[in-house]
Amino acid sequence: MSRFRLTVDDHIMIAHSLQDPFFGPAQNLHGATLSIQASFFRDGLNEYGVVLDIGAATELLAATLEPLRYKNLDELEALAGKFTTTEVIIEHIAETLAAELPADHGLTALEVQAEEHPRARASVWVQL
Ligand SMILES: Nc1nc2c(c(=O)[nH]1)N=C([C@H](O)[C@H](O)COP(=O)(O)OP(=O)(O)OP(=O)(O)O)CN2
Repeated sequence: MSRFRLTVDDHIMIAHSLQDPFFGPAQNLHGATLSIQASFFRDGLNEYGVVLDIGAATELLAATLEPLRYKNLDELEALAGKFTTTEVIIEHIAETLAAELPADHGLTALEVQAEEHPRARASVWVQL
């Protein structure tokens, strides 16, 4: 059986500080624009010949990112007590996406990738 991936993109502008000497100058409050890709995986296609409707995937990602847009993540309850690294942010996004998928999604996994700058990106894989 063919294995398919559908990817949709979005981005968020956030502020945060990483308050530990481990992070050097990033202990100070700073801004970041994260380019986000969400990929959805399926073994075979559904009855409409798609992994997931592109519009539905785009809206799902946008809705998941909405609470993060233009926010100081230091003040966000959902991430309280965590270092809001790119890895922690994408884990939060991936878990939220997984929780918001329709019950009959038929997907096998999803992956969220974030590019923090042109030379650094991180991704997380969630088996569904
Ligand atoms: N694995 C990760 N490492 C770091 C993250 C991250 O999200 N994941 N984030 C940061 C900072 O938020 C910022 O993006 C970069 O800060 P900077 O001090 O420039 O970090 P560098 O490691 O690139 O440079 P050094 O100054 O040499 O530490 C930091 N790390």
